[in-house]
Amino acid sequence: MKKIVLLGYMGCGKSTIAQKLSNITEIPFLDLDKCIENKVNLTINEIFDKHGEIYFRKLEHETFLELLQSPEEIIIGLGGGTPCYADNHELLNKEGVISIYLKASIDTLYGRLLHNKSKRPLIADKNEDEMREFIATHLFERSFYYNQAKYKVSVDEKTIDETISDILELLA
Ligand SMILES: Nc1ncnc2c1ncn2[C@@H]1O[C@H](COP(=O)(O)OP(=O)(O)O)[C@@H](O)[C@H]1O
Ligand SMILES: O=C(O)C1=C[C@@H](OP(=O)(O)O)[C@@H](O)[C@H](O)C1
Ligand SMILES: [Mg+2]
Repeated sequence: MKKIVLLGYMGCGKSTIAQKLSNITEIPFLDLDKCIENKVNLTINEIFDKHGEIYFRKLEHETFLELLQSPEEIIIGLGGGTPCYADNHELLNKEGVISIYLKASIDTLYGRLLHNKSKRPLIADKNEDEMREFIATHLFERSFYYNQAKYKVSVDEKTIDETISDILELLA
């Protein structure tokens, strides 16, 4: 069954857009981070603190595979790093997968993440100056993986509803 997969950098709106898209389409939504947290009964921060990022990436890959193998039609909101590890980017064009890269500029991401970083261990300890440089470098390094998505939707200067209507047009 169809899997609609939303991907992109931290702060581009995957979790928010996926939830609202689910409400509108009545297709169930699963946030990969939340599935991981429920599986090990730890927050993302706790996983990074107690077990480290390698352990998280292994869990992320296994859980992503499980969601893709489920028999139902679902919307999956990935974590920002999911496409970039364990060859997960190759799963973005599997049969039945509709992958959509929510593309945001550095300015858009910076504006959203500056006050929204405490639950994101990769940037939680970055100050304002470090954040912009980190996002710019990290986004550049990851763009190859994000660009493997079947579709790309720019989210800059758009409301949540405008982004949703762009996605609905793709799905029509
Ligand atoms: N189109 C939008 N316009 C303004 N703010 C947005 C938009 N989409 C998401 N946000 C906000 O950006 C932040 C990050 O959104 P989130 O869904 O957590 O992103 P991700 O899951 O990609 O990291 C949240 O505070 C959310 O409310
Ligand atoms: O970019 C990343 O490597 C990560 C993004 C996070 O998800 P969001 O993109 O929803 O913040 C979460 O998976 C973890 O903190 C790692
Ligand atoms: Mg998210």
